[in-house]
Amino acid sequence: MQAVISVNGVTKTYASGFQALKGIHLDIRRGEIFALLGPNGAGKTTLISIICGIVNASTGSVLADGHDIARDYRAARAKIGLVPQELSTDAFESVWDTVKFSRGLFGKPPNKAYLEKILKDLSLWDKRDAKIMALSGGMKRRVMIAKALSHEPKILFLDEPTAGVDVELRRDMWQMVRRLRENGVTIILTTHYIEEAEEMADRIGVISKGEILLVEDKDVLMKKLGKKQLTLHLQHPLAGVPDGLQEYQLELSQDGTQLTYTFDAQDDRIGIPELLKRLDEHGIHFRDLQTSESSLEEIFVSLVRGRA
Ligand SMILES: Nc1ncnc2c1ncn2[C@@H]1O[C@H](COP(=O)(O)OP(=O)(O)OP(=O)(O)O)[C@@H](O)[C@H]1O
Repeated sequence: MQAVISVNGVTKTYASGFQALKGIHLDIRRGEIFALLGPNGAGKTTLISIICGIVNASTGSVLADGHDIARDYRAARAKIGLVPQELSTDAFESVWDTVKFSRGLFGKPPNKAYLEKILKDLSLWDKRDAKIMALSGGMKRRVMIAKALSHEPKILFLDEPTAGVDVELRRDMWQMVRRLRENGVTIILTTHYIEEAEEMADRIGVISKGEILLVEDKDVLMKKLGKKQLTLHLQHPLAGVPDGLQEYQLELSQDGTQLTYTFDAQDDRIGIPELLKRLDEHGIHFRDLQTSESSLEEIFVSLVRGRA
C-alpha cells in the first residue's frame, strides 16, 4: 500500500546545537490510525512540526500525499490538518467565523454544508454563535479540531489530543477519531497515554531520544513483546522453590504462598501442563490460579528503559 506520509532520513538540530531527531524513516499508511508514543522530549512534536511545515528539517525529506513538504509546501500543507498541543484561536471570534476563516486560509471555496457537518459531529453546532472565550476548555479543544478539519484534509495530526481533558471528552474524541477514519482520513496522534494508543491505534511507533525504536501493528506488538504471568495460590506455604523446578525461574512471594511463572505471550501457555504436573510431583498443591497479560504500558516502559 502506498504511504500517505513518507519521512526519509529526517534529522533536526536546533540552533542551540541540540539534535532532537536523528535520522527518522517512517511511512504512514493511508487510512490508518497511527500512534506515536514517546517520553517527554523524545521528539514527537518536532517530528510533527516538520511534517506540517512549521519547523524545517536539518536534513532529509517528507512527502505528504505525494507532495514534497519543502518544494511543494502549499499542496502538501493543504492535505494536512493539525490540532496542536496548545490552544490557539482568536478568542473574540465566534465558533462559526473561526472555522469559516480557517477554511478560507487554505483557499477553499465556502462550503456551509461541510462546516455544519463538522460542527455537528463535534457537538459544537449549538455553540456556533458563541465567542470562543466563552467556551469551556473541552469545547475550545473541539473548536481546534473543527478548525483543523475545515479545509477537508486527508491527514489529521493530533498532538496530545486528550491531555488534560476529562474522561467523557476523551471518549467523545476517540469516537470522533474513529468516525474520521471511517471517512477515509488518516490519523496520526501523539500521546503520553498508552491507554489511548492501546484503545485507538492500528499501528504504534515508539520514539525515544530522537530515534524511532520500533514501528509495529498494535496487535502484533502486544503479542510479540507481551509477557503473560501465571500465579498459583498455594495450599501450603513453601520455604523455597524446589531445586528440581529451577528451569521455570519461578518467583515465590515473601510469605511463600504464591508462585509466579512468567512466560512469553507468543508461547501461549506451552509448558504449563508440564509445570503443573511437576509441581504435583513435588507435592506442591494450589487452591487457585490466575493469569495476567502485560499491558502496552508495561511493554513501552521496558522498551524505553532497555534503550536508556
Ligand atoms: N526550539 C527549540 N530549540 C532547542 N531545543 C528544542 C526546541 N524545541 C524543542 N527542543 C528540544 O528538542 C527535544 C524534543 O522536543 P519535542 O517537543 O519534539 O519533544 P516531545 O516528544 O514532543 O516532548 P513532549 O512529550 O514533552 O511534548 C527536547 O529536548 C526539547 O527540549
